[in-house]
Amino acid sequence: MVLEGIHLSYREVSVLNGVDLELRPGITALLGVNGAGKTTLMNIAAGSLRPDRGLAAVVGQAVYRSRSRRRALRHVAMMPQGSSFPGNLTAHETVRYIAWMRGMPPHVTAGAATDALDRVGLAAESSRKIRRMSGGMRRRVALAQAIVSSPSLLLLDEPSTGLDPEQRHGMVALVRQLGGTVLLSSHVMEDVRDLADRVLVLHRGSIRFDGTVAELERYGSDGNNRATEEGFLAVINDGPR
Ligand SMILES: Nc1ncnc2c1ncn2[C@@H]1O[C@H](COP(=O)(O)OP(=O)(O)OP(=O)(O)O)[C@@H](O)[C@H]1O
Repeated sequence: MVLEGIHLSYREVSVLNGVDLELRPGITALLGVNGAGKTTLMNIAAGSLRPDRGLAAVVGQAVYRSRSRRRALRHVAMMPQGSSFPGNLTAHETVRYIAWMRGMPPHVTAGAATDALDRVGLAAESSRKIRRMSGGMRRRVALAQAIVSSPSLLLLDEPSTGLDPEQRHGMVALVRQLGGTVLLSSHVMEDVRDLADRVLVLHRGSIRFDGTVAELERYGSDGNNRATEEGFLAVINDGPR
């Protein structure tokens, strides 16, 4: 995916102010303080929020041009921060419905939903109703609905939020196995260290850092390695305000 010159304001408040970014295969972590605009950027990449200016394109298809939008959206899926699925549907019905919504042919949706639930470790729970599932299980259903259409770009918005340490560990293991191009936002530095091939820091409307975890840990420290969090803080306290 390519994002070029992305600008977005909510009313008069500017949130993204010229984001340029190319996402490549592997796991890219998106960091930023609360309110930095991570979810906003992900929604733009996912096709659900049109930027005021700029280009978002996946596999060469512009997401916000009517001619290419449908083709582009076939390649992108998002696991949102808080997914509220209808409680009366089973996990399988939920994932199957979303597969159909994404334009998958009806005869393949059932099998695709079964596979996706299997990949997230919910094969045995696929006929359980959502309202009878724990928070951790619901997060896995949210991941299953994102991967069901085999997107080339997967957007994961704080996938481990609200999970206990064991469930977080399970989520990290799942994300590691996904393959393709993954953009993951997180406040959990352990997730970033465990998963990210590349780290981006979004601050005051643009990307202020683009490098590896090791490079972030060395940022502004004369070559000494520090905690990931310290590198992150050095980036956001650096440069033009
Ligand atoms: N629909 C909206 N209308 C007005 N302002 C909004 C809207 N959505 C988000 N904002 C504001 O835009 C800014 C960026 O929000 P966003 O949710 O993208 O940040 P974030 O980096 O994902 O934050 P967090 O880490 O807390 O999830 C925030 O100041 C937020 O209050």
